[in-house]
This record gives sequence, C-alpha cells and structure tokens, in this order.
Amino acid sequence: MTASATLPDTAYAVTLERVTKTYGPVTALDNVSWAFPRGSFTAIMGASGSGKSTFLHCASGLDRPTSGTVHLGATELGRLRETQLTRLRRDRIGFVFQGYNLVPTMNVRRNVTLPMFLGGKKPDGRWFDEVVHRVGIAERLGHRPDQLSGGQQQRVAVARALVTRPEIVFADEPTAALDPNTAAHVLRLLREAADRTGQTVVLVTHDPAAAAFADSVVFLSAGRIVDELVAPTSATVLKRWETL
Ligand SMILES: Nc1ncnc2c1ncn2[C@@H]1O[C@H](COP(=O)(O)OP(=O)(O)OP(=O)(O)O)[C@@H](O)[C@H]1O
Repeated sequence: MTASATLPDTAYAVTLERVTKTYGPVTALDNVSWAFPRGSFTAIMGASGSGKSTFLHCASGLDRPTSGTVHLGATELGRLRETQLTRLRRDRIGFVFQGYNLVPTMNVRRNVTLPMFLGGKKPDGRWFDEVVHRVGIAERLGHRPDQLSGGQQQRVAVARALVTRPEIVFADEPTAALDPNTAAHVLRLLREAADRTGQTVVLVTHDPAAAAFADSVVFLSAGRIVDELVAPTSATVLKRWETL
C-alpha cells in the first residue's frame, strides 16, 4: 500500500480539505479547508467550544476526521495505518498540549529527551542546553513532574516539543499557565522555530498578545473558519475578537 498521495503543491506543511468532525449529534468541525505554508506561524482563535482543539487534533493526526482529508506535506494521513501514523507523529511533529502529558516517573531531562530516544535519534547536546535554558528549566533537570509547578511542567512540555526540531509544532495553549515573562520566552522560541529553521507552528490561544507573535490569526466559530487576520497585533486581534 502506498502511504502518500502527491498534492500539486507541497509548499504547505499541513493541508486540510473539507474536514468535518462530528461527535454524535455535535459537529465540532464543519467542512473546514485550510493550508499552512511551510515556515509559517499561525494562531487559531475562537470561543470555547468553537472547535480549536478538534482542529488541532485532526490536523496533527491525533484524531481522524469524519470526512475530508488532511495532508502533512504530500502524505495523506487518512491512508496511513495506526502504526504508520504513530511513527509520522513521532518523527515529524512536536506537540504541546493541555495537560502536559509528562511521564510522572521520569525526571525532566528524560521527559525532554524521550521523543528522541523513541525515535532513535541522538540528542543534540547544545540545542538541548539552549532549549532548557530558554524555557527556564535548566535548574530542574533532575526533578520529577510532581515536584514542579504547573507552569514549570508546561515549560518542560514546550522543551520536549522543540528539542527534536520537528517539521511542525502544534501547541494548544502552551502559555496559559505561564507568567508573562516566561510566556514571552516560549512564544519567541516558537517564533524563531519558524524564522530560523523553517518549522511550521500552529498555536491555539485565547490570548491576543500570544496571537500577535504569529504571521496570521485564523478565527473559528461553531466549527467553521470565519476570518483570517494577517500581521496581527494585540489590538487588531482584540478588535476582531470583540466582533466575532
Ligand atoms: N470527545 C468528544 N466527545 C464529544 N464531544 C466533543 C468531544 N470533543 C469535543 N467535543 C465537542 O466539540 C465541540 C468543539 O470542542 P473543542 O474542544 O474542539 O473546542 P475548543 O474551541 O477547543 O474549546 P476550549 O477553548 O473550551 O478548549 C464542543 O461542542 C465539544 O463539546
């Protein structure tokens, strides 16, 4: 079985075409099409329940759409078997999700390097040092998650997502538990991931200041994309948000 179909344009890291996701009677995503250019940083905003997490889960292959297709580059996710999908997620995607998903029995160093270990990759020591310093967990490498605050655990999750330099980073409210200073550090790291290494960043946030780090903001309402704001500022995001 061939695992990929060729799209006309693979300048896009992720492409959703007419994606619908229903949960029983609830339509969480309603016929959504969108393409994320490689190296772009996009924020997804919308009211609670508008479908942001569902969008992220479908776009990243964590969940399968009820209908429609999702491509990562030229690879159509719907054609992959579970094991292939798991490998693709591990090798090409970095996740920062609500709830952190840290392994409770492993210390911070092992949690951060886990994706590399699982992928059989050799850790890049310099990059590891830089990432743990920049997210402010360098002094905590020997601690277990239950010895850290919520914000510190969130930073470990961010470091874990960035340390493999994945092609795409999906982040669901990665700065929600952080103080403004640390949040800005994390957002700058994500910005640089797009600018310096051409990684594609998709960030779900409720925070206009966080969205202002992105190249564009996509607004969701009732499972549909209702607007895009290019070159956002906190003020323009807030203004658009108020009329959503
Ligand atoms: N596993 C599920 N089972 C049933 N309904 C679900 C499930 N996941 C999401 N939904 C429903 O789909 C809709 C969209 O949910 P989703 O979590 O994507 O929204 P969201 O915009 O991320 O919300 P929030 O900002 O509150 O996290 C909601 O009505 C939600 O109740």
